[in-house]
Amino acid sequence: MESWLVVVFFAVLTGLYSIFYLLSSSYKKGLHHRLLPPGPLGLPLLGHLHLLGELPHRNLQRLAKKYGPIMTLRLGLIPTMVVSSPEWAELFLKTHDMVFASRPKSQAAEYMSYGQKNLVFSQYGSYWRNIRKLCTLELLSNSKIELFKSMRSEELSNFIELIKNASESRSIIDITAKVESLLEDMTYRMVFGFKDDKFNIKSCLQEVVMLTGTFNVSDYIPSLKALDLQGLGRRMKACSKVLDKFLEAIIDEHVRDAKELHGQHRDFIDVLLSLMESNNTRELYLDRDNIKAIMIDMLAAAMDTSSTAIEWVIAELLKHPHVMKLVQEELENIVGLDRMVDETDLTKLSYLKMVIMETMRIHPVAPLLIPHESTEDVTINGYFIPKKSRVIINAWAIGRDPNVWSSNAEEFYPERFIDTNIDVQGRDYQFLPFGSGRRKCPGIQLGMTVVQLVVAQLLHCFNLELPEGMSPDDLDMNEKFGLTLPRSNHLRAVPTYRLRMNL
Ligand code: HEM
Repeated sequence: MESWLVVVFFAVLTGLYSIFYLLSSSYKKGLHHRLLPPGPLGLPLLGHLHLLGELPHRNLQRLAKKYGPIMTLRLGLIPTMVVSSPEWAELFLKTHDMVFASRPKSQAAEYMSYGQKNLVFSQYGSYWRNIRKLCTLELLSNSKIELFKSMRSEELSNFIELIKNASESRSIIDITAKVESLLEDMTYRMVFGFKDDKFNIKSCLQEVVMLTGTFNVSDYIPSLKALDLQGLGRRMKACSKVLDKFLEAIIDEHVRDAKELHGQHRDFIDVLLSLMESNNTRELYLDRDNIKAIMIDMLAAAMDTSSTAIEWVIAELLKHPHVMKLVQEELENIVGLDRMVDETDLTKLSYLKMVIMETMRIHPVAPLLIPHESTEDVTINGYFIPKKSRVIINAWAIGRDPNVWSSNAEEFYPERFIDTNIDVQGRDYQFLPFGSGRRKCPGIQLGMTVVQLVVAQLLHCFNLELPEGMSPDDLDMNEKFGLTLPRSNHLRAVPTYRLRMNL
């Protein structure tokens, strides 16, 4: 058990046990005649919080092996359902999708989304529906993605040139840092029109993703919020202050420019601002806080997810050089060595797509999706799921289930997707890299385009090898848990340029 948990446990147990007892007995009184899904015995007060550990997706998988694919935990005072099979995922995300389409309140959403005014954490209802429609139409639709194609191509060329220069001296490249910075530049240009050279908020956005994914005791035992035992509240406040300053400056700049643009929209922020000023359609009310919350969503969602996915793909390819070779052969056949990859090539790169899907199967970017919350009592297959239960879909465990993926489920084997219709759209409940149902990711098209494009260009332009003396078995594949699951250490490799054309 982690040391802070021991401190929490003993410090508050005596004082709060009586309160807990009253709460838990009234909770049980309401539920005793109804059958909750099975689960382990919990501790007073903490419930099962102590079982989550540093890598909750792995610990929840272990528990599901014992208690089954639908399991009840009590995290502090919150009833929590953990789903770990495709069948149960379908029941929650399709059959009863509407009941589970909300998000729980959390300290992170409070501090970093201006009180759930964003899309990712907003509760199910008309505000969520309207901003989801707005973001899809104005930023994530096919036509908007197409609009930014030349920007992506320009940024990618700069990225390739940087790596080519380094490759001339056979230097080791920090792939993680390079990919993150590429994604950062692409995202800023897409969301607010230019790159951020002044504020350097990348680490802050990464902190947002990490903090929002951490199981925060304050969310589960609200009486402990003031103690901020994990120090998360303090970190959230500091982070939100930095982001707020940055976002205010961006909005001010757009407001100043708007006077000269006479209603013309250059980017997403212009659209949001004109909606705010026309204040506001009856359907959707936006003020500065709403705009800032939505901006944080789009920046964090676009940067962190895609770079995490790209790094895992490259890591798996470094671990499996024969697969890297097959990807490069496909690129050679489709693109040839006399030009760079163009986005229009992507639909023809079917092996590459399988490699990316296979990576997302064993390293889903969001291992537990984003927590859902039920909005009413519901009984499913005889199990009672109380209103306001937190729902965790363990996409990581589902992607590694040998009952679904056969005994080689833990192996990296892209060929398993040959002759299957499985794709990333959320219709196949054994494979949920972008979730499914009402809350599924609205950025699938953009995310997949960027991941495929960056991986294709990188492997087309360069042979990548591990630093001298390191064998594929030495490459560490450790994870760092947050809302996303990035590698815990930066990925490094030695590139050699392989095209016949000069850049
Ligand atoms: C490889 C890239 C990406 C992956 C793997 C990914 C994955 C996911 C997952 C698993 C969810 C949660 C679904 C659920 O809770 O059931 C999600 C939600 C979301 N994603 Fe993505 N995503 C990616 C890229 C993007 C991009 C590029 C954007 C937009 C710029 C985006 C915006 C969002 C938003 C706004 C939500 C919340 C939707 C809602 O609550 O209604 N994502 N994503």
